[in-house]
Amino acid sequence: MIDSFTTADLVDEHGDRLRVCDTQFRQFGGHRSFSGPIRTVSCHEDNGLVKKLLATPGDGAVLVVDGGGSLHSALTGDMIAKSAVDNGWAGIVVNGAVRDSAELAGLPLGVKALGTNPRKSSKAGAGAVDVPVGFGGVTFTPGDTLYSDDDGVVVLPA
Ligand SMILES: O=C([O-])CC(=O)C(=O)O
Repeated sequence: MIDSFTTADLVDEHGDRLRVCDTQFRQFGGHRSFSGPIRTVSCHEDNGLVKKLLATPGDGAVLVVDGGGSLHSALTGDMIAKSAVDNGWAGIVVNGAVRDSAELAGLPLGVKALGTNPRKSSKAGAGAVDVPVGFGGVTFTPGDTLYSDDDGVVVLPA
């Protein structure tokens, strides 16, 4: 799906009601513009929960993964991202690293992350699903709507 919004127009339209994330993400996915209701995973160098959740129906949601900003290991790669596409997720925003960036660029999915690391994460499944997570001055609460494009990431409260 190609979305017709721009985050700049949303800021102008909604003013202070819209939360604007200060984190400077890089674009990795084939969809540079994406939006959807927020789901979340909070984890640290362990992507067991990310892999499990993205293998379930996404119904157009955006998964916000708060990896605490760690760039030590990748929380998503091409296999997990393909699973997200197959299950109808709109995108992934990772406060952390991804890998397989060349493949991610060809997938019909939004993928934003801080950077890359070819090292894989552990898969113990430690962390939490659908809890509020925060970075870049924004709290990402499940059920709020996230919009992302080349200018940034913004959240409209439910
Ligand atoms: O399995 C992982 O940890 C990440 C990965 O490489 C993939 O999704 O292909």
